[in-house]
Amino acid sequence: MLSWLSRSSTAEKASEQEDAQAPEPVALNKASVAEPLLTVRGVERSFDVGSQKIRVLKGINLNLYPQQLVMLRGRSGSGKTTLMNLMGGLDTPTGGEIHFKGRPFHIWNDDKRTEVRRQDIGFIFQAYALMPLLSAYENVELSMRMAKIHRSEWKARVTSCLDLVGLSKRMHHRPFELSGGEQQRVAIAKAIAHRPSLLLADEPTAELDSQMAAQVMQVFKEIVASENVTICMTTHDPTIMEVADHVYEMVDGVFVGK
Ligand SMILES: Nc1ncnc2c1ncn2[C@@H]1O[C@H](COP(=O)(O)OP(=O)(O)OP(=O)(O)O)[C@@H](O)[C@H]1O
Repeated sequence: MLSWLSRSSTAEKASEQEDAQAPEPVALNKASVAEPLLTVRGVERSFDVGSQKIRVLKGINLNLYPQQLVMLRGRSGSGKTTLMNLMGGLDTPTGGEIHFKGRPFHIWNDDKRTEVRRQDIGFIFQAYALMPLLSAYENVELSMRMAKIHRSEWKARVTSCLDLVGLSKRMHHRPFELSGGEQQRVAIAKAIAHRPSLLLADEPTAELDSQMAAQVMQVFKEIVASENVTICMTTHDPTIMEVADHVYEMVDGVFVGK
């Protein structure tokens, strides 16, 4: 168990009581009830390749609750990225339903999903997806511009996001002047700058050594609490999985285990 993290979010309690088949509200404690942020019901995704149909997702059920850190694990090719793309509205399922804050992503067109995505979802990838000629500050600022946030809010928010990821002293450095872990932390600042409710991270620590990966996970734990965000990430690293509120294991397009 990693001693630098403690598992204490309210969402953890939600996770313990979660019934993957039922999207109904889950009682956290006597005082509060959490609605799922995102529900995935019976989701399937197939691809036509030549004359063949490849069934990648074969009936996925999942709930994400506010302020949760959820992980997807599974062998290469099991369908994790395909599912993340669907949850983030980058793609639509061939069967089943996906609701993000009550919005039916599975039937909405690309324009409507893109609008929600820009406002309320952040993405982090294995390769940091930073603009190489822009400083850390300018990279984060760019995402606020994309989300159409008023210019008057940029400076304070960019500064506070870079502070949150521990990079206030490096904000004028360009990506090549930063370590891999620092670049990934800029990518996190960039992904949360527009205050999304959901952050989707595909193998965010895969390129990092264990110390840098630990720093990234520390930042994730902090922003789940302080930014009121839910993080869903994929990983192969069993050490990292120990800090998740919930781990879903995918085998060949279905979830197995508890
Ligand atoms: N657009 C596509 N057309 C055809 N097949 C696809 C497409 N996208 C994904 N696949 C197939 O779906 C399967 C699952 O891919 P996916 O990227 O979701 O797996 P993964 O679990 O994320 O793997 P990894 O851990 O290597 O990233 C793979 O066999 C892949 O080739």
